[in-house]
Amino acid sequence: MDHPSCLHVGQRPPAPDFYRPPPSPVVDLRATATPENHWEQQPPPPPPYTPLPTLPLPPPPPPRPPRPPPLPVRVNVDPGIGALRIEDPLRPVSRGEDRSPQSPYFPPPPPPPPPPLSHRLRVQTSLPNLSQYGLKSPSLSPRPTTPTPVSAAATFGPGVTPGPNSGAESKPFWQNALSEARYFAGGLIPPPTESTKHYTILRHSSPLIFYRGPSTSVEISIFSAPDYPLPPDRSIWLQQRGFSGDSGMKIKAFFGSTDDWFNVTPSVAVQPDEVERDTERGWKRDMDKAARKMLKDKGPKKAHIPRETHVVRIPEASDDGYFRLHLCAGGPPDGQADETSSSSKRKILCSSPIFRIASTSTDSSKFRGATLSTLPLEAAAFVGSKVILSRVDPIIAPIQAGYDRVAPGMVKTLAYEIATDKINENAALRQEKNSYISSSRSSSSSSSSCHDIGPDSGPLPPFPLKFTGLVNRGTGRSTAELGVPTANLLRTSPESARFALRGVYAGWACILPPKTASSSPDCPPPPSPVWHEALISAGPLPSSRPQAAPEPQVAVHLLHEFPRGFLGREIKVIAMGYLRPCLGFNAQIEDKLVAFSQDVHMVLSCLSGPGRRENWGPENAAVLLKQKKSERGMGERFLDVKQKVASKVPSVPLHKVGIRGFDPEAKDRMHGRGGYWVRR
Ligand SMILES: Cc1cc2nc3c(=O)[nH]c(=O)nc-3n(C[C@H](O)[C@H](O)[C@H](O)COP(=O)(O)O)c2cc1C
Ligand SMILES: Nc1ncnc2c1ncn2[C@@H]1O[C@H](COP(=O)(O)OP(=O)(O)O)[C@@H](O)[C@H]1O
Repeated sequence: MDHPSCLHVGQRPPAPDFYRPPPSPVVDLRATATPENHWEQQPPPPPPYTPLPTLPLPPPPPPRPPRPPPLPVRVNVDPGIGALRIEDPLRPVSRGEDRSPQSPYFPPPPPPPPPPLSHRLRVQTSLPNLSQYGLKSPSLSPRPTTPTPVSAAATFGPGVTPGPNSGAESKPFWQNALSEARYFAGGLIPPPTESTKHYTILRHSSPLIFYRGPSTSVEISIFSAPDYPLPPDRSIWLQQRGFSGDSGMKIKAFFGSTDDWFNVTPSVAVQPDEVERDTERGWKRDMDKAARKMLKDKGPKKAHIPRETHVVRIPEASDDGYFRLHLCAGGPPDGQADETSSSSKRKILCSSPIFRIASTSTDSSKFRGATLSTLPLEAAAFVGSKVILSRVDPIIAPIQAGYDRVAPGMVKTLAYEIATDKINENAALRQEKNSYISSSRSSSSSSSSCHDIGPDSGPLPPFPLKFTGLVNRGTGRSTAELGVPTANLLRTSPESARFALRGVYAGWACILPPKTASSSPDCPPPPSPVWHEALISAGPLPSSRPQAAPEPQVAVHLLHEFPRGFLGREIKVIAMGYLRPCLGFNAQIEDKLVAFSQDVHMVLSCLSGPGRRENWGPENAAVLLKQKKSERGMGERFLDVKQKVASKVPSVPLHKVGIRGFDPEAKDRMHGRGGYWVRR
């Protein structure tokens, strides 16, 4: 179909370098580069390899650094209340404490024990700049889990190892902003253990858990007194605080429930050695620390010993908000219709520390269950979502409106200022990075980030670039690590495409019908291929060793949920604009996830968003390609995707970027309770 004579990539002089992003001294995405990072055009001087967050245990702590100033937080509230500050929040007993030698963020918990949450606020008059307190960026702690498809949620909080590249100055803005959000959240949280006389629940996850679709989960370990092993009928129930309204109805409908508690007890038991090693190690360390802390405490909990660890899946229908888990005994057996309605028969043995689920699609429910003491958590959630959503104007507007409605001038003031400063800074960086595009575009620059890849009037030369390729089997790493399957093209037509492109691009892709299907005269013509928004990464095979002439490959992620794979099929790809250079092969998984989230937002808003679809859609790309007279028969292969795009919106895997999709109940039915547990 594509003859070399209609090469769009190879045809256009100047040769390949033209397509490549110019080396940019300002693009900080390279902060995580490693010596193996040969994706980039000009690899930075190799920084030391970033070890996995939980490996190895840190050396014995040197004398603790002086305590940093407390985190002041200005939150504009009702005039009657005034501005508030969270004073010296209690740090959790978690992985974070191990890092105190490396990080001043986790000072020893202040004796004596903290006052109740409601007393931790006092008046503060100035707006903090978190960076001024030397807050660096603790790396996000990826905790992938192997035994079940339900992996740990992307959590943001303390208890993570700052990598060698985690200095605030060397991180791109959004990493700093998210880190600050995490720190913010971590600073507020109550202790991650809650105890009763005979039981203790330790929460491993951060208090702020970003929604990640069906994999959203929280990790806890249960301890109990030696004479009180967990009863065989123990069960774990989820309770949402301030739970009401629509989402309340939805979740109740799903669980057939009449009360506000939902059985989320994981049914799958796994052995400790089945759990991903680093995850298990992190849990162990948390448990050891919790046990040590309990030993120091007075009262019966000093004798509590670990019994079980649970990875509890949070049902999609539960929406955003504040949650806690309850360990219960008794009640009707699992699966019985009245199980949720007879809470009176259940005995609560212990409740978990509270946690917050936050998605990037927010509304007033976000504040449901929030108390004054948890407002900084709201601010953190807001920063997180704001940072991620900053690229999606159509989405951000209603969110902003939602905030204005429910929290006029409250959390917003603080979070917005932090977020927008950083975002503006990023816009500048991105603009500079893409100078090859900005230089050729009209002088009327807009603040819209979509203009970073090109103006509303359509892609700028050399885009669009079209190529096809056969889908080969990949390493599976992309799916395993990020949950992002990619169609790997070891060969492309024109061949020059995979050599010319370098970095991550926004574009369109479609799966072509099998050749055999169209060759038979008896068969009806195959349906026209459907274009999907796509992210295209191109560069040397990341797993190959650095070499003088590395073999490049193209990997394409189509923004569509396919019922089955399409290995061996031919796909057609149109690159519409350059997004970013590739992160280093060994970049932190969370960094890759955040970058990927931004890519998804960019491609959705810049190619299909309001005011863009017409000129950035595949139809116009076809026209442009035709105009270049470098395309034969392309036009007839294009179908009117307008309707399809509109109707496929729900199938875009938005949960990957923390946006709640449609029909959560159906997803819950599909995934069931999920989760798993480990006996100790
Ligand atoms: C949208 C997108 C972004 C990517 N970004 C990076 C990146 O920043 N750094 C990198 O080393 N690889 C990146 N890749 C390539 C993947 O990490 C991976 O090498 C490729 O998808 C092949 O997957 P496989 O090894 O699982 O077969 C990206 C791929 C896609 C589709
Ligand atoms: N949205 C999608 N985008 C790209 N490939 C997909 C998508 N959905 C399913 N696939 C299939 O998944 C395959 C890649 O899966 P896998 O081998 O696990 O990925 P990877 O090697 O990229 O980690 C692709 O070859 C394709 O057949």
